[in-house]
Amino acid sequence: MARPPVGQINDLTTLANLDENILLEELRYRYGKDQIYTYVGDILVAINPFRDIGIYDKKYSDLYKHGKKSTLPPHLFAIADSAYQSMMGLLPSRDRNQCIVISGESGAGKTESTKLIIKQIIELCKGNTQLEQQILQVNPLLEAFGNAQTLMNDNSSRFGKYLSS
Ligand SMILES: Nc1ncnc2c1ncn2[C@@H]1O[C@H](COP(=O)(O)OP(=O)(O)OP(=O)(O)O)[C@@H](O)[C@H]1O
Repeated sequence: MARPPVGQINDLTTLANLDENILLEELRYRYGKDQIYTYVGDILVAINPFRDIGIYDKKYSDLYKHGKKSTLPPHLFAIADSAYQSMMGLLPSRDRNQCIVISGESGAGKTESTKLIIKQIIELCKGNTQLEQQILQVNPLLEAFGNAQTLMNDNSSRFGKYLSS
């Protein structure tokens, strides 16, 4: 089967062949078009754009609500939505206990991704209660004491964070 044009596939596990070269070629091409997110099955691969590419505002937040993951381009908000839906028992095939693991080298964007996911989950909960806002507002304080500039990242987290609800 002929391989689809590079960069057109949102989930690389749907390719007939997937090796390291193909993976990198697809990711590089998509990154060049500001498509920083790509699925590899249930995993979302993210490449830090190091600039504002305008994909986290209210328009995107609304777009990725309520299970439209498969019809939309890969996005962090789709992961938040999928976890939230499973947690609420809206996806019966999935366990209600959910965990999002964010990993990557220093400067990859883990901290920013975490903040965006929390923000989106609060949106999904239609929360905006004081407690939820406080969770977000405490970040600058934690970062003021717990972050430092390193060779890899101007705002590197020097402490671990485990969030549970
Ligand atoms: N999605 C994004 N869009 C634009 N810029 C981003 C994004 N994610 C991260 N960045 C930029 O990259 C910088 C480093 O990201 P971040 O601090 O999240 O990395 P990290 O993986 O948490 O690093 P460390 O392990 O050192 O704490 C951020 O300060 C921000 O400038």
